[in-house]
Amino acid sequence: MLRNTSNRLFTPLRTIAMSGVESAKKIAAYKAVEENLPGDAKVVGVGSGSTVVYVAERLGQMANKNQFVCIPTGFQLKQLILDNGLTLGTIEQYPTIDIAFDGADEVSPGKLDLIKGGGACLFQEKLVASATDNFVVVADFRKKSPQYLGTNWNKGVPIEVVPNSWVYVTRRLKELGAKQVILRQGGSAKAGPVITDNNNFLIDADFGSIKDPAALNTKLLAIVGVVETGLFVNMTKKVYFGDEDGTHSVWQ
Ligand SMILES: O=C[C@H](O)[C@H](O)[C@H](O)COP(=O)(O)O
Repeated sequence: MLRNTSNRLFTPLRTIAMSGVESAKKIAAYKAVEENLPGDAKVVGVGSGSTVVYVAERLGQMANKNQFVCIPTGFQLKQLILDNGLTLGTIEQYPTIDIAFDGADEVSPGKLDLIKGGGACLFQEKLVASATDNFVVVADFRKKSPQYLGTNWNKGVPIEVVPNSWVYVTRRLKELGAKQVILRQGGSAKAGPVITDNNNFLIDADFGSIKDPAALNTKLLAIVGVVETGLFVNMTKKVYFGDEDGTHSVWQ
């Protein structure tokens, strides 16, 4: 153990081995970029979360990195794009995207539907995913659903709402059958509710096991006050999973 100048104990970084989950995220992200980034890509979307950190890292190492602009889905990735020496663009400048990479909270087999928004970034993520025909997801092994969404991710479907609508939306969600509806709180990082990058609130609504995500998504979007939902239906082309043993697998 070493001491830094303030005399605190710390562990040298090199001695901290990457955990199984962390290395799974990295292998998924690296493989997804290496196997999918078109050589002639001009516009690349980059989502949010802890797994896409490695997407930005790998994009920053690619030989053609000066040939494309990156469109972020929020504040976090805007910074990471710059930190990795990549060129930043906006969705207003580039409404057609060649390929986008993003993370997920849960992925269902077959149709590759997703729950997203665990990090409160779902609206801009869905905007970017909608702007491409090449939406590639990167995730660690914990995100594989055995069948239905809502099995492994049991915190509820993240739903972005206009702030003064949250009580009304909560009532409507309960009428639609949500078992639990929570206005997401900032916890120790912020007193009061989480504020999204679009200055909205985030509600987590637990519908249990979701047998028809498309139908549920349609009902949620019909509620006045709902801006977007974390159900990504029929949008995903491929999912790269990093596995615990250091290998990766692809669903498509
Ligand atoms: O709001 C956050 C995003 O939807 C993330 O992509 C999702 O939560 C997955 O994040 P992570 O890669 O950290 O598990």
